[in-house]
Amino acid sequence: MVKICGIGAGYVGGPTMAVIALKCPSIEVAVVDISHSRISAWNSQKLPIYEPGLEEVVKQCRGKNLLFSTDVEKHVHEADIIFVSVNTPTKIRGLGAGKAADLTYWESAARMIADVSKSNKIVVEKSTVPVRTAEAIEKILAHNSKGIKYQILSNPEFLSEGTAIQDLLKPDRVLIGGNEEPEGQKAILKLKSVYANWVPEDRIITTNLWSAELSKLADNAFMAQRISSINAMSALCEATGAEVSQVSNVLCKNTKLGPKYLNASVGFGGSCFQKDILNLVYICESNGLMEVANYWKEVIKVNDYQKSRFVNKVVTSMFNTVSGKKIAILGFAFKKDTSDTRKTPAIDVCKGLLGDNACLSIYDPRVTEDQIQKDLSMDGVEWDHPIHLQPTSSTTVKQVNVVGDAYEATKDAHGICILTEWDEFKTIDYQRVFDNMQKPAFIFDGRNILNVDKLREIGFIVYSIGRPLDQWLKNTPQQA
Ligand SMILES: NC(=O)c1ccc[n+]([C@@H]2O[C@H](COP(=O)([O-])OP(=O)(O)OC[C@H]3O[C@@H](n4cnc5c(N)ncnc54)[C@H](O)[C@@H]3O)[C@@H](O)[C@H]2O)c1
Ligand SMILES: O=c1ccn([C@@H]2O[C@H](COP(=O)(O)OP(=O)(O)O[C@H]3O[C@H](CO)[C@@H](O)[C@H](O)[C@H]3O)[C@@H](O)[C@H]2O)c(=O)[nH]1
Repeated sequence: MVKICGIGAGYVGGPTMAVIALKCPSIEVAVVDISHSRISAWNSQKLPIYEPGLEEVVKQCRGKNLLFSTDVEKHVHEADIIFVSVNTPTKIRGLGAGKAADLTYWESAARMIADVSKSNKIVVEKSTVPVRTAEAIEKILAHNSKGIKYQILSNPEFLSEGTAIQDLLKPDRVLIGGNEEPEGQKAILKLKSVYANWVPEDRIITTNLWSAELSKLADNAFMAQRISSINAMSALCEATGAEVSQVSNVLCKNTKLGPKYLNASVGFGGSCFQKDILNLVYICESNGLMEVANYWKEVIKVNDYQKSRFVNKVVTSMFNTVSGKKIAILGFAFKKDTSDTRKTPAIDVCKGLLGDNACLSIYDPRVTEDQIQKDLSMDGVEWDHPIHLQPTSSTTVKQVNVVGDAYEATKDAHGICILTEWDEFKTIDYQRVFDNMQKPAFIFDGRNILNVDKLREIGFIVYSIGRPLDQWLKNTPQQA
């Protein structure tokens, strides 16, 4: 029986390994992590991450061919194929700080694999890594090999949070990069045979190692670039009276462009886009390609601009100050259907409003009060490091109140900011909300999910990204 060990039981490792176990009943899958709290949550009724459909998959396989354990060394030792899905955050200090990927966790996983292995292994890079990481990993393994042979494959993950299970069950592509020697090709075939249990062969792309590693960074950079492009257009729409959803609809229908990643928003968030673009920028700079680096940097600059533009719009609309005013924040996660807040635009928007002394009443259907307080009370913390290494905070932000539903959040508020596109925000009784708010009542839709005409009929002053401005907003100074 083939044995697989997945190192790292996070947003990627947990769902990915669970789906492999589901689709390959003859393979034993062990998911291991250094975080005891994460592993005990995977073994409990309340999984450590929220993903639609995940619970069903885990319940079906756990205790059969899927197990979660902190006994990292035992399961690595027993495995034929080892998937490494550990954190690769942006470095926060030292050479390349603020841009380069921090490979500390990857390196320690590789050293541990070398320490405990007694048979040949295929080591699979699932984490997103800088191009040519496989070379470094190979050196670590080879120098400690005791005669054991390792084949390194790059098999980057393309799942999106919120749709992870669907993405894994029906991937548009699976990418496997390996070295071009016969042993490398044999390893590619072995991994391909795992995916072939449920993925049609024509969706499995094989490349050399460096193309696979770079394709993952390019993939994220291209998606983020489209969002920054439409967000840049949204500013121009507001200035000219064009409507960004109409513009993006025209672009979507262009078969040369395709329909996705053209929704204007308050900015992209999530643990991947910014980190991976910074990583790409660093690789370009290291190769002396300054023009290419500068091109990709602009994608992040426009994203930062979009978030600060939003904050400016809120403050300037509300008589140039939100000091002491209650602002309801609906949605804190970086997108709907996830509890993840890593790099969510809500952090920057909330901090911007707090900077102007607002009182925030925050509601998100999936994010805990503790997480929101941590995100807002601690500066410069990189949440993308393993959970047990993250600092704990005993302070809370006094001007932040986290509440249990949208009606409570908006009661007596002067303004509402929609920061995540949760479906439930579309069906709120906005007349009831309006009746219970201070007047004039403002609503700032950072996700373009609301019916602007209906809200205006009710009496709201509405700002919706990239849409024609209310007379009220037209008369406020444009500081963006
Ligand atoms: N989150 C996503 O949607 C997504 C999608 C595709 C790729 N990725 C990439 O996958 C990687 C993991 O991302 P994630 O979101 O799952 O992170 P995560 O923080 O949710 O999970 C990583 C896990 O690895 C564990 N870990 C770290 N070092 C370890 C070690 N030496 N031994 C055992 N366990 C260790 C941590 O405790 C943590 O639980 C990153 O490189 C990321 O860029 C993420
Ligand atoms: O038209 C759009 C599409 C997305 N977003 C925002 O962009 C961010 C990222 O969204 P999404 O790509 O759906 O989620 P992620 O889970 O971050 O997934 C991305 O990052 C993963 C980690 O590398 C990759 O595996 C996925 O392919 C890639 O889509 C979120 O804040 C979204 O709200 C927009 O603002 N407009």
